[in-house]
Amino acid sequence: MDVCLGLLGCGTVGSGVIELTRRRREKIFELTGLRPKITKVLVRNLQKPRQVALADERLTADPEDILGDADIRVVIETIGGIEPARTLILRALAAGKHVVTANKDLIAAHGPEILEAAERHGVDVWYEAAVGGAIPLIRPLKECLTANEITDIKGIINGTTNYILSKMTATGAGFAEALAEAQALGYAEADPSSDVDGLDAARKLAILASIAFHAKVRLEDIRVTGIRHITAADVAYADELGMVIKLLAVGADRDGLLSLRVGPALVPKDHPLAHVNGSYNALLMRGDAAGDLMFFGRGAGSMPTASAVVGDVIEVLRNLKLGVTGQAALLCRPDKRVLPDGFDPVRYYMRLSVDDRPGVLARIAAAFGDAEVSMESVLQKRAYEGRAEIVILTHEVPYGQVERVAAALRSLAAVHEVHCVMPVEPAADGGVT
Ligand SMILES: NC(=O)C1=CN([C@@H]2O[C@H](COP(=O)(O)OP(=O)(O)OC[C@H]3O[C@@H](n4cnc5c(N)ncnc54)[C@H](OP(=O)(O)O)[C@@H]3O)[C@@H](O)[C@H]2O)C=CC1
Ligand SMILES: N[C@@H](CC=O)C(=O)O
Ligand code: NA
Repeated sequence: MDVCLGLLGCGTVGSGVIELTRRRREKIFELTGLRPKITKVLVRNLQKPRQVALADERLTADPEDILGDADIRVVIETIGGIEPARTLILRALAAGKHVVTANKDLIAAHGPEILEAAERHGVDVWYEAAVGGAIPLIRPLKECLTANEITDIKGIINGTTNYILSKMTATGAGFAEALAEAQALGYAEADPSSDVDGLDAARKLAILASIAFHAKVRLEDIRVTGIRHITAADVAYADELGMVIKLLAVGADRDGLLSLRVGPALVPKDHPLAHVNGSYNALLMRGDAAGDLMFFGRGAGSMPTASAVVGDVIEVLRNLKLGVTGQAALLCRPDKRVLPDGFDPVRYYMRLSVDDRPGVLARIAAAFGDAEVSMESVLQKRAYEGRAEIVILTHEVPYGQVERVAAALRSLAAVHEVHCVMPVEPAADGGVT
């Protein structure tokens, strides 16, 4: 029996979904007893050339052609952003249609509203593609790992920034050039500032942490720093220190108190996350029974993302066949408290440009002393036009204290700029921490 699907959006992800659904149609029939058929595809611009040739799939610019079509049982949303995606999904759910979405912006901001609507209308909503592209993360957390108390999640969950940082490290490419490549490869969001400013990773962390820690984590709960200020100089210093720079998303739950951050960090070259390059993502998790787990795979791109979307569609079809749809339970407990500074002190990297004259280093050392932050090492590197560049590694220190020292340094006349302050990831003990 055929099951009609309506697709919202036919860009990087949507065209991958069309291709993969066609390619796997008979196999899916073998697996589920139902044959998926995308009959209508919503786009904004009907004249635009498509990355996939359309056959059975009829293009439309009118959402009613999908929402009002009683034959369409499943709606796949690959438009992105909040509106009109939110309204279209809520209307599809209200019409008794199952929904699969790749939209992290929407799930991070309106997940509870959407899951509650699905439960109310007795339909499924799945969003495996929203975090980590092809890597199974949502369902393992919701299903396979539920026997555990998850205490830590840490990893690389944005393909665009990982591609940019990997390129800068491997080839010395500049930031703008590497970003343009990531866009051309279909990894970046429609507005790539979501990627480079860390918001995309923060939205994904909000989704993961909500599920892993059974909490309602909002974007505002996460301390977010992007990678715009990272330069070739930082990449070169990191290399000299035996490290690479990665945009990390880190969440921890200590007896109901949460710590959540996204930002660039120096990662030792022998750490498992140091070897995750290009559009690959990886996530480490720690559960009280499972111990340490590592998930690795393509985090962005047309077919990797389609793999997760079509996997969700197959889950809907299985449920349809078994008559067990509408199991989308919202498992979050009331809000847990978030600790802005995090739990564990770590070492920090700082790069400053300062006046190249006697006495300046002593003033910098005094600012560190006043803030009770001790320095592990100081490198004075390039001198140019009367200025010197100084790279400092601190001993382990809480985040608040390193912010105080950075503010004190900025107020010194001899300090021209504090370019970059980044945590240094501790050496891996085989797992998350
Ligand atoms: N790209 C990736 O690697 C990944 C993306 N995602 C998520 O998947 C979703 C889609 O991303 P992606 O495919 O890259 O985005 P694209 O920009 O490539 O595609 C978006 C599609 O949605 C259509 N669209 C946009 N606005 C409207 C509207 N108002 N009405 C109707 N159609 C509209 C566009 O139509 P038209 O073509 O006519 O302009 C286009 O076909 C996003 O939520 C993204 O975050 C998730 C994981 C990975
Ligand atoms: N823009 C995102 C796409 C996948 O979620 C990324 O770069 O990871
Ligand atoms: Na995924």
